[in-house]
Amino acid sequence: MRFLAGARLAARMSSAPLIRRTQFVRAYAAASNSKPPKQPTGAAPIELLIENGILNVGRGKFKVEVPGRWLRDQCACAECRNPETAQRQINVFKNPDAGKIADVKRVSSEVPDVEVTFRDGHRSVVSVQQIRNKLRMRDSRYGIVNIARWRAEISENPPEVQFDSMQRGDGMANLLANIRKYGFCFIDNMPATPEASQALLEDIGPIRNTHYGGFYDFTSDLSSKDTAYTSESLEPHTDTTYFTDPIGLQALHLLSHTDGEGGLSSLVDGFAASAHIYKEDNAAYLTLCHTPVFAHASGNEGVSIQPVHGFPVLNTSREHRNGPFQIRWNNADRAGVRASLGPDMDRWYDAAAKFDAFVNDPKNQYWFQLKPGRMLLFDNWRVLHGRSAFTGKRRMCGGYINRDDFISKYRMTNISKEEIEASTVTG
Ligand SMILES: C[N+](C)(C)CCCC[C@H](N)C(=O)O
Ligand SMILES: O=C(O)CCC(=O)C(=O)O
Repeated sequence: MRFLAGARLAARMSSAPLIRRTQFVRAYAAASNSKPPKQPTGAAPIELLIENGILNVGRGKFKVEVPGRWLRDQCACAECRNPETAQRQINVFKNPDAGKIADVKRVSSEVPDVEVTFRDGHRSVVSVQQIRNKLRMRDSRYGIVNIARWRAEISENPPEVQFDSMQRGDGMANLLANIRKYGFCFIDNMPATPEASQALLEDIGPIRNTHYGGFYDFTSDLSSKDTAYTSESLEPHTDTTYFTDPIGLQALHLLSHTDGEGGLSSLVDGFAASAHIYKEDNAAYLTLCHTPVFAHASGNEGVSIQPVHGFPVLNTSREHRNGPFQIRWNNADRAGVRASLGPDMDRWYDAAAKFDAFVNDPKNQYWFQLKPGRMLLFDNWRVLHGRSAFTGKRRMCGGYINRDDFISKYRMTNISKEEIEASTVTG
């Protein structure tokens, strides 16, 4: 999305008179950055108006005709939407009359809802709420909450839930709400066993299979050709940047560490890094937002994984207004930067150096010692993790869960059924 915006904007700019770079950066940022103008506060209430058989919404310069095909697509009756699977059963493209309005009338003088008759004879009741939902589905669809960005001070009060609450109603909801808000959460006082860890993860969603296998229980034996399977230190990074769809949640549960020391864990809030750069150097922010970067996993025999195309360090979209929805940062796995040699490449390295400086600054790192019985779960699309070197035998287990499975479980445990159903139809 950001590339299209960039290309579209560049095309528009190409016919425009020469403008100063700062104007371009501001214009580009305004056109595509993560802070489009906010909706006018106290906007006029939404009204459905019927004029000459046409359904309009809004008044004056805000008045627009509601498209028939969009309206029919919203119909959630048993004929238009399979009540068992919630899947659409009509096709307004194959059956044009299904998407053409033949008549519109008020349901009654008491309610603002209208009844629409389509050319194929189908009748739907359209509520103002449905139109209102269109304007606000973004948040519940993506499970957007007020993100709490943090730095090293999070160590004073890290988010955690008690394992025994997971067996009660609100435990899972609190766990996932914490991860949505902070990007990570501990589950404390749990059995220090792979079985209990795997069962908890499977309560959230299916464990993702990768070239490392599914549920993982590993130590420093290079059983998989990745530095995680050594006792070396690991700088803050996100995992699986080489996948088109990086893993969403990652779990780390230390089962034992004997005859040695070290192996401390670190976390960094990638959203805090992004906000810092956005504020300090908008040009660097934009460079990190629209320079494609490749990554690879090539250690294991017979495996060389790279994503469908390069993805930037900061992945943004106009739907996510408070900054990137995904951070990709792994200095060890980076495969190539899609910038032309010369000033553009230098510009990327200058911008990446700012990101690297932030994530490696102790003021921004939360360091702690994982312990048996206290599992860490974090959002790999936001939070970077690392490790100090260690000696001795250290056994770690955990698993990966897809992003969409994580958000699905978050929504199912934190958002109302009505809200979820509405977001499957409109928006
Ligand atoms: C599977 N397990 C979590 C044990 C190790 C995965 C290694 C991940 C790799 N360093 C990356 O950054 O993608
Ligand atoms: O061993 C650790 O503490 C973390 C290893 C790691 O970064 C990973 O498994 O992705």
